[in-house]
Amino acid sequence: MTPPTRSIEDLRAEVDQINRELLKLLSQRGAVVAQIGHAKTQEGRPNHYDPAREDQQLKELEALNEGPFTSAAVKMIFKEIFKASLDLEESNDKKQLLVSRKVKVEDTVLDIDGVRIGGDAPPVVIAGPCSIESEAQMEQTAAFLAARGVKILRGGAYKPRTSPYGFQGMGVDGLILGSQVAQANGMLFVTEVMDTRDVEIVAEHADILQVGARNMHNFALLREVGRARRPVLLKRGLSATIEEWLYAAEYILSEGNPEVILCERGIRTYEKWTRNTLDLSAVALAKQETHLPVIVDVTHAAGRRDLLIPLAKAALAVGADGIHVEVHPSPATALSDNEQQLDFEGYERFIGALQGQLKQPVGV
Ligand SMILES: C=C(O[C@@H]1C=C(C(=O)O)C=C[C@H]1O)C(=O)O
Repeated sequence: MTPPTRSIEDLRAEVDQINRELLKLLSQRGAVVAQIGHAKTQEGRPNHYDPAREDQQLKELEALNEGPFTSAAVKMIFKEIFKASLDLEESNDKKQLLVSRKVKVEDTVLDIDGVRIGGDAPPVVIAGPCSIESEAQMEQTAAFLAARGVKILRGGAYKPRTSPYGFQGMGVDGLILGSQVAQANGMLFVTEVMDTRDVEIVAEHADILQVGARNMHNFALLREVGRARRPVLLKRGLSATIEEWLYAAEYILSEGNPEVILCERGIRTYEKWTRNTLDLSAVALAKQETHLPVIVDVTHAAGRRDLLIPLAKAALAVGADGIHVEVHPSPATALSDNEQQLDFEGYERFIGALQGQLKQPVGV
C-alpha cells in the first residue's frame, strides 16, 4: 500500500475550498434561475415546474459524467438542485401576490359602515339563518341577534344545494327581505352570490358578497366579485389547499377589490363523525401569510351543534378575526341545515361561552 502523500487535514482543506466554490456556483445558478422564474411570471405562466427541461439537463449531465460518482448519484444531486431552484422561483413569485404579507405588511382592516373587521378590531360575529325563508323568520332572528350586539346578519337567498330538488332559496325576494330586515335592525347583510349574472343585483342589496365553498374555484365569479364595489367573504373550498384558497382571493384582489375576508369552513377528509374537518392550521397560516382578515364558520366546520363552542374557542385562540354561525328560530323546521343551526337558546349559550374571548360585550 502506498502511503498517502497528503495528510487528511491537507485534503480536507482542499474539500473546504471546493465546497466554497460549489456554493458560489450554486448561488450563481440560483440567481439565474430566479431570473427565469421572474420571466415566467411576466409571461403569465402559472406553472414554473418544467419536467422536460429538467429531464434534458439530466440527460446531458449523464452523458458528460466521467465518474467517480455514478450517474444515479449525479442525477439525485441535480434533482435536489432543481427542487431547491423551483422553490426559490416560486417563493420569489409568491412575494408578488397582492394577498401576501410580503407585499403588504400591515393587517387589512375593513371598515364597513363603521363595522371593523381584522387587525386590532375585536372579533366579529356573523350570524343568521342558513336560508332566508320568510319575513317572520328573518325579523325574529335579526331582532334577537341585533339585541345581542351582532352587527352582521347572514342569510342565503341563492342556495347551493347538493340535490337540484332541494330548496333553492327565495332569490331576489330573499335579497330584498334580507337587506330590509338587516337595515331595520342596524345590521349589515351578507349573502351568497353563486352566478356571475347575479353579482350586480346581489351587490345592490348586500353589504358583503359571499362566495361559497362550492364556488371557490369559479374563477369567472371570483373575477366578477373582484370588480364589484362590495367586500367579499370568501369561503375555502371543500377540498381546496391553503394555496388554492389564497390564489382564489388573489383573483379578487387582482381585479381591484382589496376587501376580502377569508373564511375557513372545514375541509373534506376521511373523518365521518364530523361533516367536515376544521383546519385550524389554515387559519393560523392564512393570518401569517396574508394581511387579510380570517374568520371561521363553525357551523359548517363540524356539521354538528355539540362541537360549536369548543371549535369557536379554538378558532379565536389561533387568531381568527371573527366567527360565522347559523342561527334559526326553529332549526327543526328549517328548509336547510337542520342539524347544524342553533336556536335562540343555543345561541345564548354559545355566545356566553365565548364572552371572554370576544373582548367586547355582546350581551343585551
Ligand atoms: C429554471 C427553470 O425552472 C425550473 C427549475 C429548473 C432548474 O433548476 O434547472 C428547471 C426546470 C424548471 O422546473 C427553467 O425552466 O429553466
